[in-house]
Amino acid sequence: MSPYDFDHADRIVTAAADGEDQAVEAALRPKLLDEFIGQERVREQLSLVLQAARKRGSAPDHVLLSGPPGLGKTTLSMIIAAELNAPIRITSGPAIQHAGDLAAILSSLTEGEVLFLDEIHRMSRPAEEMLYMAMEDFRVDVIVGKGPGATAIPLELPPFTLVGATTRAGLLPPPLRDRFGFTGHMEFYAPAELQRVVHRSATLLDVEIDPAGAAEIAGRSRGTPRIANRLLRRVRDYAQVRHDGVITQEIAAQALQVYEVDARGLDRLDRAVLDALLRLFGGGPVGLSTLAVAVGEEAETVEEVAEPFLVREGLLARTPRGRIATAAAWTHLGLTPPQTQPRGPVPAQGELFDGARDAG
Ligand SMILES: Nc1ncnc2c1ncn2[C@@H]1O[C@H](COP(=O)(O)OP(=O)(O)OP(=O)(O)O)[C@@H](O)[C@H]1O
Repeated sequence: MSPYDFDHADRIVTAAADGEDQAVEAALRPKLLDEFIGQERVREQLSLVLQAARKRGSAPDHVLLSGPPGLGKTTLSMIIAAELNAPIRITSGPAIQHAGDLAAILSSLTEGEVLFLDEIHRMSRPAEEMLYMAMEDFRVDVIVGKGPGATAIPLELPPFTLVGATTRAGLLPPPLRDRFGFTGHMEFYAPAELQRVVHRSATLLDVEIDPAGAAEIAGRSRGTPRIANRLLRRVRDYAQVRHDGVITQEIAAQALQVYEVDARGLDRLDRAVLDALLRLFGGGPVGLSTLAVAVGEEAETVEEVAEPFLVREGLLARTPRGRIATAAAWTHLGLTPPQTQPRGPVPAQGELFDGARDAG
């Protein structure tokens, strides 16, 4: 059994929403643009788009929000509707498998309604094509009948605002991307912004927290409000069960140690990958599959679950020769790099060695 063996299925630091998140997120969502923390650029640009539309008394341009999960795309779409004083309909790309599904939604929209389409890059092709016309001309062609006798009946739609959200803007076909008048790119949040998110959520949850406690949680939240809110709830549990319920820096740090989220937001899987890379392979380069075997995980898990954050944090680099730990990785795990750290291009031999390890 690998010393790194563990179950990562319930990762506390995943940016994807779990069941508990969904239940409490509604209560924690900012309702208006002024309450929305961070994302200054998107907020300012969006505010202009919405104010101009209100002034003209017409529906604003369609809005595309792109960025990693948990940064507030759904929240912003609800804010757009609230700011326009319009109702909102929420659906997602995977829920629209046939053009008919989309036609049914579009034809039931009321004038000025906001249609939020999450994961818009996962819509089926025929639905996507129907959406082009709906976005541009507020019209769809409903096909009646089958085969040579099929006819297209044009259907007028009331003006509406589409808010599309995607984690993969690059996957959107250009004709779809071009039909959005405004695109907001969401960025990971700075620690000070997340500290405000934590503070705001604590107030809504009726939990007492001091600024250092909020900063401690923020620093471990991987730039993501959803993770910050989740860690806050776990720290609250700890503070209530083991102490008097007040969250201080010390309590937050103790609680997150219990949940194995370290000072930089790495969890057990992240640290296992780094630890193996440093201790077993001297900092690399080492092939992905070798590293995965060493930590007792599937290669895809290491590549898709652990590595993106390690790369983002500048702790690990992916190179054609294999994975390499950076100087910051040695420091983070409190280890001293060996004297002969690979510098510059690694000789072809390294490649062979790496391949041989992978083969074994
Ligand atoms: N700027 C913010 N200020 C305060 N809270 C925020 C902010 N952004 C997000 N949140 C909170 O983070 C949680 C997740 O946000 P949201 O569901 O909008 O993310 P998302 O980007 O739509 O994620 P996904 O793509 O996974 O659906 C919500 O509880 C929301 O209240």
